[in-house]
Amino acid sequence: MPVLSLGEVACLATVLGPLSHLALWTRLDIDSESHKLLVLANLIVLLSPFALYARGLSWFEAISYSFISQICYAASLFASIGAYRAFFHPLRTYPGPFWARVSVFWKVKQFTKSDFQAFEVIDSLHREYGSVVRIGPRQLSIKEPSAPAIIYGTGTECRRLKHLENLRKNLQSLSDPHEHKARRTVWEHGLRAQACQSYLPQINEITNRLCERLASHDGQQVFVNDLCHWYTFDVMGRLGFGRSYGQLETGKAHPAIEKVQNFLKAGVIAIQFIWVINFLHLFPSLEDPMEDLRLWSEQLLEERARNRRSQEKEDEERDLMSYVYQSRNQVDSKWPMTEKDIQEDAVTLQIAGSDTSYSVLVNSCHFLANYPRLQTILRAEILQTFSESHDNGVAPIWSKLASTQYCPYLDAFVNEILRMFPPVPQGTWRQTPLDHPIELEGYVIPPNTIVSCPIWSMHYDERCFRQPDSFIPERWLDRAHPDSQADLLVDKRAYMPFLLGGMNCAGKYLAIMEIKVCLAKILKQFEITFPKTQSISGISEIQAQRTRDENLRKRTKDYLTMWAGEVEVCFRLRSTTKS
Ligand code: HEM
Repeated sequence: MPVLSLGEVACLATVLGPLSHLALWTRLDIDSESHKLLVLANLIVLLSPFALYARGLSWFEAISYSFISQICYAASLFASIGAYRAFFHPLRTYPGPFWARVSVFWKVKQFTKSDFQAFEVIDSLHREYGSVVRIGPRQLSIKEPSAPAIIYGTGTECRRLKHLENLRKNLQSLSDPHEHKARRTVWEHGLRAQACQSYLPQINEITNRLCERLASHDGQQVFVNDLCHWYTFDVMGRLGFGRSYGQLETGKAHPAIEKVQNFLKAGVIAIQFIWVINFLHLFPSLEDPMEDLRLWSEQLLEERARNRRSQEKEDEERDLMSYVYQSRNQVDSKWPMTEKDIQEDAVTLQIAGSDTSYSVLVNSCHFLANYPRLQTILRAEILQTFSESHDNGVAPIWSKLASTQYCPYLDAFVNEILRMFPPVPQGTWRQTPLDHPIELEGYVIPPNTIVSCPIWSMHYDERCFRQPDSFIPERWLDRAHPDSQADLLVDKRAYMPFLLGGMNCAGKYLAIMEIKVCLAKILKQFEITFPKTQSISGISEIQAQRTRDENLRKRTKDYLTMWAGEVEVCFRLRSTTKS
């Protein structure tokens, strides 16, 4: 005979819910610990009927007591957590949608409802609630020009969250600033300007392959997205492993890359549930979607090592890995860089370096086709550069393409693309210190808060960029330039496509170089137009341009990195190129 009735057990469990929440859950770092609590809770659920049966209850009684008590406990625990987050949490004074305070499910629902236009969701929240919005139970989105320096800048007190590092340890996930710095220093040897310039012949070779493919479709409608994706991955493969993925030759996506892409699409949802990621970490035997790419890179790195036994060979054609292997031993001995670390990072770099630059190229093709006047100006600038570089080597040409003195429009064009379509639209998360708050523009941000600056919204902030919805590269031209519209650029602090500080984009120089070289070669050889089927009639050309830009924005998706909207244009070989 049970000591307590079923009703009494239900009441007791209901009281225990909020009590354990206050005693335990509010004190723990719930994101890091909840997976352990989840395992414990499951064990209790499984074992409690047996325990009760052993105490003399019948099976029926044991199961009903266990079931009722667990339901009551879980319901009151979740109610307590919800009430705490909504009304008593240190972030309670920050504005934001009610349900966003209670659970991350709200954000996930909005992201999926918007068809993965997370940047639009966040942007509309800022328009409704102001520059600091609570977008999750312990997360603030901050759209203030001074915020990036405080959150991401050099010497910041904010840190990366640890959960991604628990899943995979690589340059992009390391949370300890010292360990990160040690690892990053190694990669920086191969990513600084001087090193990147030594890769110009390889980039040039892959760009020529892209142009050959475009020439083979002379004047026909081309779906640009796949081509640009293949191009950027082929470049990264060539620089990272000494061998391109060969996608531009075969006209097909590499299977390992395709698999990773599908996985990354789910990333924007998965990353919201920090505790799920921690939970997955407990099951190392789960299939790893990155495994194929990792194995492939392992094989290529071995092949590369075989081909480059001698130092002369290493010096003959420098690639990213040659710098890494050369400098890995200089890393602080506290954090030695193993072969496996190099492989992990190499894979990360492949993705970080391709999934970002590709969207810039796709969007560039759209804007070049949409603004023929700009195309003409850019082409003139580039042809002048090529004609002045009598020595036909790529390095002298690049030094001019990179210079705002020689190619101010190219620079302004790329800046404006990166402003309007930043490849990492939501920015990345950081966490405020665990033991004290930080202050930002008069806001006191409590300890252990997840903070982020939404790059997309910052780039459309009217306080910083006048006419933010219009594509106006001239805003980036120096005031001395006759076409300058520098007044449209009010506060440059809000411009941060690569973020800033010690954990910002490590491949910034390489990215800009690859994009400019590629655009210059395309513009030199081709006229870019929209196919006739895409013409919009009945409105002025200016309105049609706006409509096309707006439609591109509607087609753009945000899977942590930007997935460019589909762009189809015609590349017609210029008559001088043909002859
Ligand atoms: C236009 C192109 C690109 C953009 C807009 C871009 C942007 C970004 C952003 C916003 C981050 C996150 C920084 C943070 O968490 O604070 C990042 C990280 C990173 N990017 Fe890029 N990226 C681009 C191209 C590249 C390329 C070509 C590479 C090639 C090597 C690269 C390598 C990396 C790496 C290694 C990281 C992690 C850095 C670290 O944790 O230290 N990126 N990038």
